[in-house]
Parts: sequence; structure tokens; C-alpha cells
Amino acid sequence: MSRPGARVGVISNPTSGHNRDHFGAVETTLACCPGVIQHAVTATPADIPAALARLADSRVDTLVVNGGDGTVAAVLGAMLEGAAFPRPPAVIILPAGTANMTAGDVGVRGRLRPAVARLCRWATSPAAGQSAGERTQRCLMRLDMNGTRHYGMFLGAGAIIGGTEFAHREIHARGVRDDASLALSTLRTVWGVLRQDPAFSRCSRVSIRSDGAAVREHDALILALSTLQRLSFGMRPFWGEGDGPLRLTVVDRECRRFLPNFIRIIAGRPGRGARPERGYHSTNATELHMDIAGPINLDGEVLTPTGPLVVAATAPVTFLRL
Ligand SMILES: Nc1ncnc2c1ncn2[C@@H]1O[C@H](COP(=O)(O)OP(=O)(O)OP(=O)(O)O)[C@@H](O)[C@H]1O
Repeated sequence: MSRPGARVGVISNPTSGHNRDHFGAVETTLACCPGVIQHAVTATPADIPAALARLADSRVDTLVVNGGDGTVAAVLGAMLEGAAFPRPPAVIILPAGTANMTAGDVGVRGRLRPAVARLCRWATSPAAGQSAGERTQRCLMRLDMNGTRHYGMFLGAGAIIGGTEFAHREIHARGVRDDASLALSTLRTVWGVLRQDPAFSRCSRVSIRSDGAAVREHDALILALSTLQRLSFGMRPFWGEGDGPLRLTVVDRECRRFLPNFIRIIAGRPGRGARPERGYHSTNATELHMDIAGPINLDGEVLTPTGPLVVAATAPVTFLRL
């Protein structure tokens, strides 16, 4: 029986990074947890709307996503688009993927099985209905691309693509996941940029129109766009002003003094060197029209836009960190 005030339902992608090794144990823990009233397991993203409808029928008001960044985006996109829930549930994200960048900002951090144990303690505790953990809000990005709608919380281009390919090929394949995997691939990418290694210093030609402002053209060494505040291993590379939930940073190919500025930027202290005339740009927006030549990384997945990309912020979603 669920405690008054919170009806907890879980949706799981059993094929996401950490679930591949631990799903059996996670499923058993959830099945034994009296605070969890329903657990829906989906085989593909196409199963998500029906799973959400079942959870909504059970009057779930706290939705746990047990998956990685791609699963979170797919589930929350379906939740925002569908009308299953009369009131949007609060969302808890478990670190069950490979990179787990979204969980690192707005979800439960740490290893998966302790995170599931913490969820169960919280869901079962009689006091938890009142002290509902730390609540925070983030929007998602809604992307219209190649005639299809996508959702996500991080988009990267430029040298980030070389870093992503390296992470998939050399790091995730060896079983290294979470912040450590992205720290290693970021280090490798920066080293490649400094040595002008073509595999790691590919730039992306981009034109960007942000909230109706004039179009800007960039030869982007790095393009990072997110609605998250903290990216992997604590990077906070956004310093734009204004209220827009889309946070965009572009570092131009011809930027000055890349290494010291990059270190300051990811630490969230961009300093006076990070100025547009030196090749460092950061903007907040509610809608962006972009033309990006070449691939993008959307929540870890590499996709290739074949035409213009429109990115808008969704309504905010409430997350519980526990
Ligand atoms: N609810 C779902 N059920 C089953 N499969 C899903 C679901 N949501 C997404 N998927 C598919 O599973 C793939 C991998 O999921 P996900 O991105 O969550 O795991 P990951 O790649 O291990 O983690 P991360 O994105 O954190 O690195 C997605 O690209 C998507 O195709």
C-alpha cells in the first residue's frame, strides 16, 4: 500500500546501460517495495504511451524513470504530449543509463542499486509524503528535425561528436559509465583539440537565430545546448543572461586561448576572456532556429539533421532529487 500523498509508479527500460547488468535485482527490489504501486517495463519507445496510460489509471502522482538520458527524454516527451495524466506527476530519475547526465542534474545520483534502495525507503516512509525530497524544475527541449519531433535535455555538435564516438567505441564498450566516462572522453577530446587531431577537432558550420534576433553564423568548435544546469561531472558551461530555459554555448574554431578559457567555462567561471569577440558566446533563449552541417549528439545519440532544426522549450517538469 502506498503512503498517503504519494502514489509511486515506475517505468523501466531494461536495456539501458546499468539496467543491462542489474535489472533482475532492480525488478525484485521494486516488487518487494510496498511504496511502489506499479512497475511498467517497456521494450521499445513505442510502448511508452500505453505504459504511461496504465500508470495514470493507477492514479500515480510520482513517476520514476528507470533508464538513461534517452529513456528520460522519450518518457517525458510522451508524458508532455499525451493527456494520460490529468495533473503532471513529479518525476524521479534513477541513474540506470550509461552517461546519466540528466540524473546527475535533477535525479538520484550514485550507483543504480543503492539509488533504487533509497527510492524504496523514501516511497515507503510514512514521513516522506510531507518532506518530499528536493524539488526542482527543468524544461525539456522539443526539437523538430527531419520531419520528426524529438525531445531531449542536451544537444552537442562540433568536437563533441568526436568525443561521443570515442566514448561509445573506447569507454562505454569497456564498461566505464556515468560521470567517469564523460570525464575521460572530455579529456581525450580536449587533448585532441590541442593537438589538432582531425578526429577530435571537427567543427560544425552553424547558423543560429535565437528568439527572433539576427542570424549568427559560426564555425563551431564546440556547440552545447541544454535545459540542464549541471552537465556531466559538474560542468556548468553556460553564462548567458536572460530568462530563456534553453542555454546555448558556442566556442568558435578561431577562439583565443582555448585551454584556460575552456577550464574556466566548464567550472562555471567564464571570466573576462570568454567574450564574443574572442570566440566565446553564451545565450539563453526560449526558441532557436538552427542549421547545423553534420551530426549532432542528442542525449548521447548521434543523429544527422537533413534540414533546419527548430528547438523550443517545453513546459517545466517538476523533478524530485530525494
Ligand atoms: N522506455 C523505453 N523502453 C525501451 N527502450 C527505450 C525506452 N526509451 C528509450 N529506449 C531506447 O533505448 C535506447 C537506450 O536508452 P538510454 O539512452 O536510456 O540508455 P543509455 O544509452 O544506456 O543511457 P544514456 O543515454 O544515459 O547514456 C534509446 O536510444 C532508445 O532507443
